Amino acid sequence: MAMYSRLPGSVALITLQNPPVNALSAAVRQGIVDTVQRALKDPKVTSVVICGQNGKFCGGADIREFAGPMLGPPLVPMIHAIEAVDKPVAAAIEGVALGGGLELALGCHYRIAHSKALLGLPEVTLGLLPGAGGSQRLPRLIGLTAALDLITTGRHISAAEALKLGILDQVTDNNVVDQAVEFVRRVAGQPLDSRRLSTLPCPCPPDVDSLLDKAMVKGMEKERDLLTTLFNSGQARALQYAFFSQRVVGKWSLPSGASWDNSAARTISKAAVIGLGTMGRGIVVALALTGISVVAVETQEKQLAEASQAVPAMLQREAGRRSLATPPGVISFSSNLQDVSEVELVIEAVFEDMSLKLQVFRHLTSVCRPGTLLCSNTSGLDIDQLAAVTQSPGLVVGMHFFAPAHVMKLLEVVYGPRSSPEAVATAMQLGKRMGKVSVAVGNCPGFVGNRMLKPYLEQANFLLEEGATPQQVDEALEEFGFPMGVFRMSDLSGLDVGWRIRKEAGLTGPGVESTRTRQGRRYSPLPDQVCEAGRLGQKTGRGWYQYDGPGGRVARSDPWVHIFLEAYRAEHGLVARSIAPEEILERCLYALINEGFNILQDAMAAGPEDIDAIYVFGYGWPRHHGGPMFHAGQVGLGRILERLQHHHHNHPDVPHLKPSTLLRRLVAVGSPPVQTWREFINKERVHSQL
Ligand SMILES: CCCCCCC[C@H](O)CC(=O)SCCNC(=O)CCNC(=O)[C@H](O)C(C)(C)COP(=O)([O-])OP(=O)([O-])OC[C@H]1O[C@@H](n2cnc3c(N)ncnc32)[C@H](O)[C@@H]1OP(=O)([O-])[O-]
Ligand SMILES: NC(=O)c1ccc[n+]([C@@H]2O[C@H](COP(=O)([O-])OP(=O)(O)OC[C@H]3O[C@@H](n4cnc5c(N)ncnc54)[C@H](O)[C@@H]3O)[C@@H](O)[C@H]2O)c1
Repeated sequence: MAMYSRLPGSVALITLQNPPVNALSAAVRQGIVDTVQRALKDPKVTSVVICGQNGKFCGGADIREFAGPMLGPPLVPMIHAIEAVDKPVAAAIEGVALGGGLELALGCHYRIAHSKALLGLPEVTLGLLPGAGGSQRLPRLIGLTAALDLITTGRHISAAEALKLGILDQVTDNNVVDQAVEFVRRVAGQPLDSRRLSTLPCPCPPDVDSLLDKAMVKGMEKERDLLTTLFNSGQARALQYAFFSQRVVGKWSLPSGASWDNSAARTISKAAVIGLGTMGRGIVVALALTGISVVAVETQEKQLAEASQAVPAMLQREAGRRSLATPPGVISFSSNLQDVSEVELVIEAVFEDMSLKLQVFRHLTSVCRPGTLLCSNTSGLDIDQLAAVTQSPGLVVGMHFFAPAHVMKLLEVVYGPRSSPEAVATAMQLGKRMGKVSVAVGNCPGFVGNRMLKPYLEQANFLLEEGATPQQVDEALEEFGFPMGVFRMSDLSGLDVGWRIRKEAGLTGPGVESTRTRQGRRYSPLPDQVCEAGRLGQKTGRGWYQYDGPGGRVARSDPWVHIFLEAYRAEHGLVARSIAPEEILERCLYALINEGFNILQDAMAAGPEDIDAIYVFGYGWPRHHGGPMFHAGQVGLGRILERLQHHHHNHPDVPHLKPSTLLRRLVAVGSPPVQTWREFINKERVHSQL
């Protein structure tokens, strides 16, 4: 909607009304068309101001409408009509003018903004382009170079930068609507031709020849054609889905009925971190950057000394990079667990060893004040077992960060059967304060992210046994869009991490079963043998690849690996075959997706958006493929089911390839869109179909 009012005197004020960001929905566009007409017809009106209610000018086109047919007046002629009005029209910009919001402002003759406003054309981040004249009016206003920068990066700029670039006519610290009204009163009656951006020539650098001028003449048509192509592309759909899934996960709910809107969070101002290794250090920095005071505890003298040098330097670097609004919290270092007695929340980040963690939790529950939240950064151990040794099991949750913890956006908040809604709400809110995408997940081995990673890694190893090389597997995955293939990634993280977990699980070394079978299932000892050869990845300069030396970053193919693989296959009577990239992708990705369906079935994630946000923000899943579950929908659930059946038939000793019941049920009801799965799963559960 848009509200019309005539201010005392001769100015018409049009206020966009569509909370929370006044997106240009069909109703808003209709409102603008009607009110602009009214202002045009009213002889008493000499000038017009357009603003947005609740301190936000406009967040752009209504992204929710992109999924269906476009109804209501189209945006492009609406903005053209505003530009053509023969009374001065000014945009009064508060909060945001993004995408279509900025395009609307560019159709106005003048733009006045509050000093705190943000402007930009972020369409590229949604797989689109500024298709309501933005790609045409902006270069005509500020020149090609500056416009291309804003359009291709999609970055948001401050009002000060926009003023400098020439996008704005005035910036104010006062009431922006009052300023805009005063402005249009002043300019009423002045000629408007030079203010109609679409009619102006583009200021081009001298080296741009006449070709470009011709291209600019055809620009409006070209923009429309390109946008139509983009609109119908899978990538745009995926990026728009990713935008919403990031927001959906904030509205968490637990099977108990507790949810974001009925559970109160505590505000934390003093926290502690136990264990200052790779993760602990990053977590201390992430907390301090939020203004929280941190007690950082480490028992190893050498580690403590190193951390007390490294952490302040990391904090300073990161604070400088982010130009912080809040000053960082104070960090105190200690080797004594007793020093955490006054904090409100503790995050444990000691080695991934259950007996050690139990010991730490027993100690914490005796040292901390009653009511202190006790959290663990475990990558997949049982949160409930940790809760069981404390005095208040309800106050125990997992806070699973990703390395490096002060940089990576993902946080899995793991609730056990006894975790209280307050504990979950507090951890989720704390994650948000740290700028993380926090996702609430259930307590099962590996939680959501690492549980799905297991079948993915397993398939990659099996492919090596069957004839692929690490490069072939990585190239297929990188071609799909992962920043790094699975073997390059494993070398970076350190191969000993998984090795230690497999050793603890009793999977490595000689057993009663054959080397390639464990617990009745196919098992690949390849990664164990690589570790036994002293090859732990980048840190030792050798792993699945070779590097220039320990800590080297550039992966090169290693003849040792090829000889090793050949010898391994010969020893086990395996005949290498040529494996196509399609099979690599199907085996790795569909096994991972299948586990995602099992997770939804087990209610360990509330919906597909939760899984997809975890993979996009924590595991490098390409954003333009939306996430594993969204991707499954795009490939077609029937096709995923058929390929899993095919691979399971060929590998009956690999249970992860057996299609999940939920996948079968979804295919049986006609493969509904991903946005409806949550509801479907709940219904199936009520009727005990899952
Ligand atoms: C031929 C056809 C012609 C077509 C022409 C194309 C025109 C144009 O070029 C295309 C566009 O404008 S593309 C668009 C270009 N614009 C953009 O890309 C801007 C995208 N938006 C943002 O970057 C951020 O939301 C803001 C910075 C605006 C606010 O940040 P914040 O204060 O942290 O708040 P928050 O938590 O982020 O959001 C709060 C709520 O608002 C919701 N919502 C927000 N924008 C929406 C939208 N446009 N729509 C719908 N909803 C939108 C959001 O989902 C959430 O809803 P919930 O139900 O409460 O969960
Ligand atoms: N490294 C990763 O990528 C990653 C990612 C997510 C989660 N995690 C999890 O985070 C935890 C820590 O992993 P990490 O990689 O930082 O390990 P790390 O080996 O780098 O650090 C562990 C630190 O804990 C210290 N420590 C051991 N016992 C202690 C005690 N009783 N009190 C205080 N300090 C003690 C050790 O001295 C060491 O400095 C593990 O549970 C791990 O599974 C790791």
